[in-house]
Amino acid sequence: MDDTPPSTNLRSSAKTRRALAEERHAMSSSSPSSPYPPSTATTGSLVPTRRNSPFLPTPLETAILALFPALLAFGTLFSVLSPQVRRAEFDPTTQSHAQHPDEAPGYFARKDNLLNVFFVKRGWFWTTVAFAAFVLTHPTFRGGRGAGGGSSPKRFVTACTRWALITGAWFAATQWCFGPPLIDRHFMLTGGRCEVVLQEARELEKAAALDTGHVLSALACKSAGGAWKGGHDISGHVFMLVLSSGFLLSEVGWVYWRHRGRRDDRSIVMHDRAVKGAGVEADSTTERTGGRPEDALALGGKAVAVVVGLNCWMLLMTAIYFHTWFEKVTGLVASAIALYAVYILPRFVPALRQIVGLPGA
Ligand SMILES: CCCCCCCC/C=C\CCCCCCCC(=O)SCCNC(=O)CCNC(=O)[C@H](O)C(C)(C)COP(=O)(O)O
Ligand SMILES: Nc1ncnc2c1ncn2[C@@H]1O[C@H](COP(=O)(O)O)[C@@H](OP(=O)(O)O)[C@H]1O
Repeated sequence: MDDTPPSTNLRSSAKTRRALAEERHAMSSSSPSSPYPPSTATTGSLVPTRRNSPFLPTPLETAILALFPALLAFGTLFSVLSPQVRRAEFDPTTQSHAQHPDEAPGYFARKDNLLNVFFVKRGWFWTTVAFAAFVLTHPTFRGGRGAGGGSSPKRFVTACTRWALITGAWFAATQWCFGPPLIDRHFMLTGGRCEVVLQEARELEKAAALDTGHVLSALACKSAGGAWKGGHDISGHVFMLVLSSGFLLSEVGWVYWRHRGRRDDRSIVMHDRAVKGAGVEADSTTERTGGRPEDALALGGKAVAVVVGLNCWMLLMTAIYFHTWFEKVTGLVASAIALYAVYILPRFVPALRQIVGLPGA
């Protein structure tokens, strides 16, 4: 919501008409299941408005985030229906089809495809590069005051804080979490182990010493020539690709949206439990530049678009050629939990919001 009274915010009748149109839009697009009654408290308008729930993504966010389950569902369905994919044998231990160029059902079914090797396997590096390009080139973060008037240093610091939190989630889930990463711990908790190493150890009569408990990560197991099998193997690719895209879209999306002067319909819970529009906490001179879309995205926003596009393509390839459908769903759920904690939780926990902020606000 635009939280500034129309009399102080809108100077021309054209702008007044636009504000009224936005109010009408707020009425029609708000969630009917919103737990909060219609409110006029923060708009200064006599037109009653309903807010979106602060506990859930806004309708626009939901529509954009629905792209990820849609890609996974489409890819999984495609793999079931495509005769070429069905013909190729699938090895559940390696989570992949035959890898030889003559046998693989497609170039992207091979783990050594260039995008996998240079883009996904270095995925967090590219995510960080795109994010850095965005915060360094977009006017919202530049100088003492952003182009829209917001406090640039604070926006920069909170954006970097959110990057650190999301990076921590990626790191803990896929790289290291005081020992094996969370995905590998979950694999072992669900009965997974490093089988070949165990077998070799038995042969060497060292089974007792080399218990499976000593080979605790997928990486250690594979580099020891073992087979990481038996448990539920949450897809690391799905987790990272969705986490990276959700992070970049949330960061760029709201900045772009507000920079173009569009209505911010996020709701937040205040310290006194009142529910208001996210605009109440934005700097008084909020963005209403109405500039060209290219300017609202800046160079870094275009870099982000490239990374998100490649992420989506590789997510589709993972959906078609790798893992079981359930392992892809758990990868998606794990990334959704991290995104919820960083982007939705602060909307209804004011103390957390003071630290991590809201993108674009
Ligand atoms: C409770 C939290 C405890 C842990 C807290 C740790 C906090 C540490 C925070 C940050 C760590 C610093 C990391 C900075 C990174 C910034 C620059 C980079 O990104 S360099 C790293 C480049 N590496 C990658 O991008 C690797 C990406 N690939 C993967 O993650 C995996 O290959 C995969 C998940 C995509 C697939 O897994 P695989 O097992 O199938 O290969
Ligand atoms: N889109 C994709 N392109 C190529 N390989 C992919 C892929 N998605 C998953 N894989 C591969 O499938 C295996 C399981 O992936 P994950 O658990 O990360 O989802 C990994 O194999 P490796 O670990 O042998 O590299 C990974 O590289």
